[in-house]
Amino acid sequence: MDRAQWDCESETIFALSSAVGRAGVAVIRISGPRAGRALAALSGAVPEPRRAVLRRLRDASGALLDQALVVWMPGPASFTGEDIAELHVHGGRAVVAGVLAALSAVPGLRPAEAGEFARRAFGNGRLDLTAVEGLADLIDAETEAQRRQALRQLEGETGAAFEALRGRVIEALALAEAGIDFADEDDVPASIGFELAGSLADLGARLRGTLADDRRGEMLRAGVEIVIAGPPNAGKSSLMNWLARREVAIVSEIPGTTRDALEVRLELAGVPVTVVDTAGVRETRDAVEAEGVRRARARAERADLVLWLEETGIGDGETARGRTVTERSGYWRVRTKADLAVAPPPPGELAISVVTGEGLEVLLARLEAWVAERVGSGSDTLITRLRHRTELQRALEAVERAAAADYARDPELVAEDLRAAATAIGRIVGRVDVEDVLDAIFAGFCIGK
Ligand SMILES: Nc1nc2c(ncn2[C@@H]2O[C@H](COP(=O)(O)OP(=O)(O)OP(=O)(O)O)[C@@H](O)[C@H]2O)c(=O)[nH]1
Ligand SMILES: [K+]
Ligand SMILES: [Mg+2]
Repeated sequence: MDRAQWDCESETIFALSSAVGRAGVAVIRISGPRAGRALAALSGAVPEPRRAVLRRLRDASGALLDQALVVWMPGPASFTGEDIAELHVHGGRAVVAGVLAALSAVPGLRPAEAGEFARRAFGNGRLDLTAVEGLADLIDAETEAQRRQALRQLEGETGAAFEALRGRVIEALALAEAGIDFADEDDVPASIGFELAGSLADLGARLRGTLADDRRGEMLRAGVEIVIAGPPNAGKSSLMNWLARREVAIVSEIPGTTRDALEVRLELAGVPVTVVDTAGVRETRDAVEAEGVRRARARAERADLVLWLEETGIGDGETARGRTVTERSGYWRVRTKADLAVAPPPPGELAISVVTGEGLEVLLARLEAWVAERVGSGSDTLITRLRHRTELQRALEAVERAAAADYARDPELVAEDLRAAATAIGRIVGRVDVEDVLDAIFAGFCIGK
């Protein structure tokens, strides 16, 4: 047993696991071999496992700290795999501070570092790495679809799917290794090569299929950005306010009103969406407005979807459009001030009016459909992070190399590539040498998680 492991197992950690600040209840968690002793020190005795009991908590001098609900969850069937005690105390700052101070005074206990509970859960095999990521995502989830995706990952569904892919690589590897025994004396039997080729083709198709997800899982985690852009006075801020259902942006008849990019967060189709209102795009000598225009262009270039607004019947849009973002898949032209229009909008273009309400619900419904189509519901993609994608891409490249190699002559090379593929997928779930990614993952947690 190495030292780090020994330290980890010998130390008992504690932290406030609920949010910091006043609350009805605050949850303090203790994990490690001395959790039971600490619980007894504060509450008098260790209660029956997994049963909430009401206890008086006292410090070492016997002074009363609080009345609390305490729960004893001995390992290994606990969140961290270690002995855990939970104290559900009244959520006042002084109560929490007093209980944490009393725990600090118990010999062998120390405050937990950020993500340390989750790290122990991983170290003790209670959660694989994708489940740990799911836990972090669940804590951060703001919307329905994000919650669904995070929970799928926390519950192990994602990890199991990656494991299944890895299992197929290992089957192919076993097949490839079977041929190595023949290679010295004889030709490798054609039947092995034939079966292997089939299995590699199938594996390649599965990996390619998993990778061809339009980054939906990553988009759901990060959210989608929709930028409202267009010439001055097109009605961009008016639409922004309607979408936000409040007066986020100043609306006026003066062109060049909006300078800074303004953001609101919405939930569309269960996905977090940031809508950005930008400065009207035009040539200007005003240095501040020019900076606003520069920012507007930059935001539009990065956006997942640009709503390019122009007044109905004014211009054909071509010149203004040429000055801003290149037309691409996420680029819709919307005609504004439909109530003032003397002629209908060009065919296929949506016309809206914030005065009469015309077209607004249609636009919103289209946005919702676009988000649903582009990002999905959080229940169909495996990859939720660049880390997953990079490793899966590596696995695919190794499988493709294996498929292209001359197996009958070089079975060792094929086996080598398949081992690399298995390692790459193993890194996703944390089966193999992941020390380098662990710090990055657990650093994303707060203390008490
Ligand atoms: N009649 C009518 N007026 C509108 C409509 N939408 C906006 N306006 C008016 O058009 C003017 C400009 O609206 P804004 O929302 O400030 O336009 P903007 O595109 O944000 O303008 P800048 O920030 O200056 O680029 C204001 O006087 C609005 O009241 C509409 O649908 N119908
Ligand atoms: K304006
Ligand atoms: Mg504006």
